[in-house]
Amino acid sequence: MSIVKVKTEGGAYSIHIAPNLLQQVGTSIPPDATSVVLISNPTVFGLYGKTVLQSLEASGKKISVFEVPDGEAYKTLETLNSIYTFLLEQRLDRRAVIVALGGGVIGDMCGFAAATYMRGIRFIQVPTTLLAQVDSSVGGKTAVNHPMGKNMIGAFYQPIAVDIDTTVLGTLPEREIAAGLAEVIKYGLILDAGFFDWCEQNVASLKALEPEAIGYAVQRSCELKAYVVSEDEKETGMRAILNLGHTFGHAIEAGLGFGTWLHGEAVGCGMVQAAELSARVCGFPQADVERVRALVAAIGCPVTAPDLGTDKWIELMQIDKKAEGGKIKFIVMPGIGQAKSQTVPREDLMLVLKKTTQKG
Ligand SMILES: NC(=O)c1ccc[n+]([C@@H]2O[C@H](COP(=O)([O-])OP(=O)(O)OC[C@H]3O[C@@H](n4cnc5c(N)ncnc54)[C@H](O)[C@@H]3O)[C@@H](O)[C@H]2O)c1
Ligand SMILES: O=C(O)C(=O)C[C@@H](O)[C@H](O)[C@H](O)COP(=O)(O)O
Ligand SMILES: [Zn+2]
Repeated sequence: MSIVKVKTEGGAYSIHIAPNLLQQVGTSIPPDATSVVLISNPTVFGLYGKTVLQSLEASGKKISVFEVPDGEAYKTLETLNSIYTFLLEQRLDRRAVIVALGGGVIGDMCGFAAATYMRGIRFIQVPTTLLAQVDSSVGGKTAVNHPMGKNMIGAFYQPIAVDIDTTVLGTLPEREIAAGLAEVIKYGLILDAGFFDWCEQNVASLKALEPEAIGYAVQRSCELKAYVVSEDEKETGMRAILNLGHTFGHAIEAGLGFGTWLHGEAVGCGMVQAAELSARVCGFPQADVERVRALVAAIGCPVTAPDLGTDKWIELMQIDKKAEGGKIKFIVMPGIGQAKSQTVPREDLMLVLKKTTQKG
């Protein structure tokens, strides 16, 4: 098993990474827990619920299960409220522990439920998508969407453990693998040029989920994310680089309706747009823009953005959480492996939108 440590003011915890780890999730339940609530969706619970339940039962705690509907369209305050109602009906107290079994939607929503139920109970992330294993389960960003914008209602709230079973990736649809790989590439682009090169060289093995390649990608991604969030838990500075491609990507998700494009697909395309913007505002070489475009296409994510209309693009990007005083901030790259946050001239943004969106 590989272990990656996260150390923040909000909590220190370990990320455990290993094949077949679902069978050991019960060992992450703290001895003083009064009960455990397993939250999942019908897709994931149908595949892995039994294994996780067996492992949790070994902890000797009272276990209850709650399923929420599957999909980004259900990452809402309404679904969150159904979780609160379940927790209250079960009479769960402050020493109850939530286990979030699923992708980023389940993890983000359970994290926010844990952050707010009785002002905070403990939770464990058991991420089952590639995207959740390399990104959303780590670092404590928890949230639900608002119709006006992505992840607008949430909190920074750290899990007490992250248990990653890489075997479960075997049942993921191809499109979800591509979406997860987009966030993997992101780490290379913002922090580690050597890792970006490695992703280029191993793209076929990654797409095929070859155990050695995917295991390394999960571990390296977790190491890089753990480093960033341990430096800047609440995004007062450096953590913003994890948002590369997200100002564009979140606008695509909200603009088309949550769930139309997968989050990772929107981020993949958004990183191509961010690369084009970087070429205009901070000297990112055009040859590297083409490397980003080629790799995003190679993993199977879109590289051309939908035409939302300029006014809609701007309106949606202005609501981004990085915006200050109505000014949109973008994560841009002076080079592969380097990233920073800055405002950009409107004419550069317009030219990038023109170049990267589908012509009606
Ligand atoms: N908190 C963060 O730091 C952070 C980071 C990145 C993304 N996110 C959020 O994560 C969400 C996207 O997460 P996601 O890509 O995991 O999507 P998701 O949670 O919707 O999961 C994708 C699909 O895969 C299914 N699934 C999950 N595990 C499976 C498995 N092993 N086999 C077969 N099917 C499986 C799910 O039921 C779902 O239908 C977005 O809401 C995004 O905003 C959060
Ligand atoms: O952990 C972070 O910080 C990230 O930005 C990771 C992103 O991949 C993730 O999609 C995050 O939820 C976006 O954050 P938001 O603050 O823009 O909602
Ligand atoms: Zn993301």
